[in-house]
Amino acid sequence: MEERLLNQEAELNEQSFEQSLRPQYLKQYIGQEKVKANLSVYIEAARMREETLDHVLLYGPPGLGKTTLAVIIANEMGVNVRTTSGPAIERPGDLAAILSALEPGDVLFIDEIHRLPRTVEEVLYPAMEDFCLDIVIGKGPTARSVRIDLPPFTLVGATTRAGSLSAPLRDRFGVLSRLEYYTEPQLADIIERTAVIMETEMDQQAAGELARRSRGTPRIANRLLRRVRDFAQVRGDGTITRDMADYALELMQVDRLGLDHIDHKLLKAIIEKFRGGPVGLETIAATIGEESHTIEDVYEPYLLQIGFIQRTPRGRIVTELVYRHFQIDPLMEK
Ligand SMILES: Nc1ncnc2c1ncn2[C@@H]1O[C@H](COP(=O)(O)OP(=O)(O)OP(=O)(O)O)[C@@H](O)[C@H]1O
Ligand SMILES: [Mg+2]
Repeated sequence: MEERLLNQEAELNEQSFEQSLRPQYLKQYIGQEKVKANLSVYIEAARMREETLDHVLLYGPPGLGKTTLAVIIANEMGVNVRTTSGPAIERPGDLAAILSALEPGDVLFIDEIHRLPRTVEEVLYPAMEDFCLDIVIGKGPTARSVRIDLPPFTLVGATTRAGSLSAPLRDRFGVLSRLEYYTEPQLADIIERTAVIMETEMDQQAAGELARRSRGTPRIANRLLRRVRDFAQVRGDGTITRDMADYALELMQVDRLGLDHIDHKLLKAIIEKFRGGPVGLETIAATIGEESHTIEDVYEPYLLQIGFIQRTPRGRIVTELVYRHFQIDPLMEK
């Protein structure tokens, strides 16, 4: 899918588009009912006690609304949010500067928190626990450690890989929320909401079709909608009908389950080159020319979710469902 060949300009465009679609409050945030119900209680309780909210860890596959939720948490608490990411904080001093600039009660959002350098992570522990920083000043025998008090704050961390988080860091979050893939009706609601914001006419059936092919992911749903809208404008009268959606999705090589050409390449490689597996992640990555961590974080979670691949101790295998999806006879291939 062309999403994966985006150039930088397109990516910036996409970011501002996403920004404009982000719901601002919990009641506009569709789905994730359990997460929302719990968070709203914790937020209300913290507000009643006039305390800061406990630290929150949001985890789950890309595009399910972690960044959106982090901003919503700040809005619901009525505080500012300061956004950064794990790889952007290179040295302990960078984190110290960010933390000491916070106002009392602020939300600090650290995206990709599993990618924080270890040395930075260690500065974060006392900051999360006791709202203080221990800083070493000077070097060698004259070095001394000073303690700096910080304003109380709420850390919201987001990660696509909860498993890569160190135990001491994970244990310092009071709230752990796992985001799930969205159901088709929820995605259809999100698509309809986006169409209203974009002032685009759309049939209900078209929304359903887009929802079915969005891999449970709001980001993909919104992206497909935007592309289909282009087709409707240029090849039709601007209205997104079911036929127009089908036509555009076909041209975009998004199949009826929402799988795109990279998903196809990955699944077919396992079938054709490795007799359906088991095959190791690194080998698959080398075969199809993708990074192994991209496969693991972006492509694989949904394929696991729909039961197309399984992880075994000896590597990945494709299931019967894949042969059926591609109408391949498993006996012929093996
Ligand atoms: N529950 C929701 N209701 C409505 N729109 C949503 C919802 N969740 C996400 N979106 C939309 O999907 C897009 C992607 O969401 P977001 O950027 O928050 O995902 P993310 O989990 O932070 O992804 P990543 O892991 O890649 O950082 C946003 O434009 C947002 O508007
Ligand atoms: Mg994000």
